Amino acid sequence: MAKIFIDGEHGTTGLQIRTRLAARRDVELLSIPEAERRNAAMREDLLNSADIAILCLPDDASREAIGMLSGNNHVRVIDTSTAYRVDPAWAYGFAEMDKAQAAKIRDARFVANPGCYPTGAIGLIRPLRASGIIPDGYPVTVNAVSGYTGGGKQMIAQMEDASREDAITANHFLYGLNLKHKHVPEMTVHGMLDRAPVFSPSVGRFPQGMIVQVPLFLEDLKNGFTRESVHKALVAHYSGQDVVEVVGLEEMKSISRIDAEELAGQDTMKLFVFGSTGGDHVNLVAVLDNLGKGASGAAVQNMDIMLSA
Ligand SMILES: NC(=O)C1=CN([C@@H]2O[C@H](COP(=O)(O)OP(=O)(O)OC[C@H]3O[C@@H](n4cnc5c(N)ncnc54)[C@H](OP(=O)(O)O)[C@@H]3O)[C@@H](O)[C@H]2O)C=CC1
Ligand SMILES: CC(=O)N[C@@H](CCC(=O)OP(=O)(O)O)C(=O)O
Repeated sequence: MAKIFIDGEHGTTGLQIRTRLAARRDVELLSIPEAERRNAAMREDLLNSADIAILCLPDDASREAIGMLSGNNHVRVIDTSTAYRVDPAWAYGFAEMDKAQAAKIRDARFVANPGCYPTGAIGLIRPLRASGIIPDGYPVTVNAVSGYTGGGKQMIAQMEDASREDAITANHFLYGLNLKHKHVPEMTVHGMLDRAPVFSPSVGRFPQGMIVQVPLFLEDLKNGFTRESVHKALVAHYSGQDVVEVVGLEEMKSISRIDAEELAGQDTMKLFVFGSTGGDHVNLVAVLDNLGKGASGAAVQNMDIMLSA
């Protein structure tokens, strides 16, 4: 039975991974008491006792955990932080982004779990870059709204406890206003973009869920591409798996609103190509749970792929 240690198991992402693994009989969970969660000696011991360590920590603490494994050559790692997502020594843990990616994850020792927003953005952009439909130099924009659990324990407290000095009272707010959000490098590299996208994130007063939008001008894509052919390319890319669904054009006709919470509690992602037949523009839309396919669900999926080796 594989031994799994979730470093950060009492935080938002860690807790959701623990819940997903609690009923499983094929893995043994190594656990640290909540009061000892920052006890470095205990963490080091547990990290080195695991077959797979899942790091659910801030970036600095993730790097520290990797340091604790420096004398060890067998513990495999899934890191949910931003620390290693563009590090070429790490496999990027988005199995559906490329036909070869699941095998890379399966065989890797170090897997960087994708960010929540990049999962939506890369899911929409990469297939269209890989096939040349989005040409070099195209100015991509990514606009998104996340549930507030995306900000971890601190933002959850700020959104839920109005008596705090730092309580957030807004129902929906934009942030990342300097356009230097930590997810931009990851979207650029794994989205195969030659220009960094303009990324504008926001948070809404709901705990879990996410919408990521990438609008495109059809006349600036590879010649002759229409809403129908862009949709067909995404359908072809995502054939043969059941985690990422490209919603059918027929079904989209009856949709007049998109609910950011539609996939809350689920580990799948839905992609849409909105617009009209013969129109000049399309709006690519991804819907996911920031803590599902955007974090904890993806980490468990990656763990399963690694255990299938
Ligand atoms: N929330 C989300 O939707 C997503 C989160 N992620 C990533 O997952 C990681 C964890 O985020 P999240 O779960 O939201 O954050 P939380 O703040 O909810 O949880 C982090 C946990 O790590 C613990 N921790 C912090 N520093 C240390 C340390 N030095 N040593 C040991 N434990 C430590 C915290 O303990 P304490 O309570 O003492 O602070 C807390 O239990 C982050 O890197 C984040 O970017 C990725 C995708 C989505
Ligand atoms: C709403 C919110 O604050 N979201 C976080 C992103 C989610 C997260 O922390 O996860 P990553 O590891 O994927 O960065 C942020 O914008 O920093």
